[in-house]
Amino acid sequence: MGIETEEVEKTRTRKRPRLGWDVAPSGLEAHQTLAKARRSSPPKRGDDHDGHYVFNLGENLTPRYKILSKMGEGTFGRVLECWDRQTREYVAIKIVRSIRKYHDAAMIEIDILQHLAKNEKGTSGCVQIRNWFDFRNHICIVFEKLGPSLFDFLKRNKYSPFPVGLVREFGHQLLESVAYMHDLHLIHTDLKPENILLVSSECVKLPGCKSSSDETHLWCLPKSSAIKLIDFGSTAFDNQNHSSIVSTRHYRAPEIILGLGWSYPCDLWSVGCILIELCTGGALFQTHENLEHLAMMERVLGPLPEHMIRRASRGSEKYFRSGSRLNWPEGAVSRESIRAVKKLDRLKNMVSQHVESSRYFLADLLEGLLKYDPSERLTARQALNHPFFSESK
Ligand SMILES: Nc1ncnc2c1ncn2[C@@H]1O[C@H](COP(=O)(O)OP(=O)(O)OP(=O)(O)O)[C@@H](O)[C@H]1O
Repeated sequence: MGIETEEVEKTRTRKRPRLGWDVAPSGLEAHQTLAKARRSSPPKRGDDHDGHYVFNLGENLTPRYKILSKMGEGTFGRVLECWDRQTREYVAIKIVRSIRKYHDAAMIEIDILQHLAKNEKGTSGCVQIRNWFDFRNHICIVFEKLGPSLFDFLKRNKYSPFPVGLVREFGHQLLESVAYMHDLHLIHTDLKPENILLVSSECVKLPGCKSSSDETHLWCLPKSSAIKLIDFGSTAFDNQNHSSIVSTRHYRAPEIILGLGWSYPCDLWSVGCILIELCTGGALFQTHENLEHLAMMERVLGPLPEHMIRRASRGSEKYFRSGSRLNWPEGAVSRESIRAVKKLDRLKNMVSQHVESSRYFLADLLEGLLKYDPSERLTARQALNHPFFSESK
């Protein structure tokens, strides 16, 4: 790892024998000069108005990396598929926006990635960092290239669920990765199907997926269930000062919403939300605001414990009546919101509706992961020992 400067800059400082103005380069030299020109970075151009690096497919990033396609985009930057001429492999390079806060956050992400890599024994299930460098004020993080995300798969299959056998395999690997991170005192804080990538892009097509319009579509299932975690941009060390709000809304634990502080258990709540989403095809808590979110939780999981309500932060008091009951449906912002909450079922019923085999164990595991009180929630290691994972079917 280290900072890789541009070839252009390096060659500028290197002394080369000067060609006389009237001496034409030999055939071989001309060929080499041309090849070098083709391999250098394009002339410097401005970033776009969001600070993203502007590129064309087929050109070089640095002379080492040739840009092949765009693989994704996030808040921090764009991820490009590139060919690494040195190692002769495809890689995914995250090119971070040239904005101070993203630049600084990327340096922290690199620290975390290196910490994860240092302790890696080949089983962590976390994406591998290959290299990093600063290119024209953009931090570039080079990763092993992975396939589509679990969310991409759900979307491609028109949000029809994964078979429970596959959910078991995903769940086990996901918990292994979370346990690995927690052992290193790291909390991911942004677990969601978008941040879980399949290692391979290969898939098998099966008939049988019915969409809401009742048309039969081809069901696309991954050929291999191997997955890896990505996006350590919000990962925190347990002993660090934490920002009070973390996680993407749908996967956010109740202790975060209530301002009670958070730690490792918030990752396990997210895992619970992810597993049920993989089994049903849709986000468990499809919401964008706190009161509705808490009402949805109560509908699915029963009343929030009083001791958590009593300790809720000042900002959360407005969600409760007489200090102990959720102000619902009185506090709802609209009828649609009340309807959206009513549409939800108890967790056990939801599992029974969508899952044929393993219902009991799956519902029991989910109940352990979705315990309101973080101190009662299963840890990653406890969840890995749950009977759901030892069943053969
Ligand atoms: N190693 C990889 N291989 C293949 N695709 C990847 C890889 N890493 C990231 N991607 C793709 O790029 C997208 C953005 O990556 P990532 O989530 O790390 O960026 P981000 O800017 O930190 O996102 P966010 O806004 O969620 O914080 C991912 O959703 C995924 O589609």
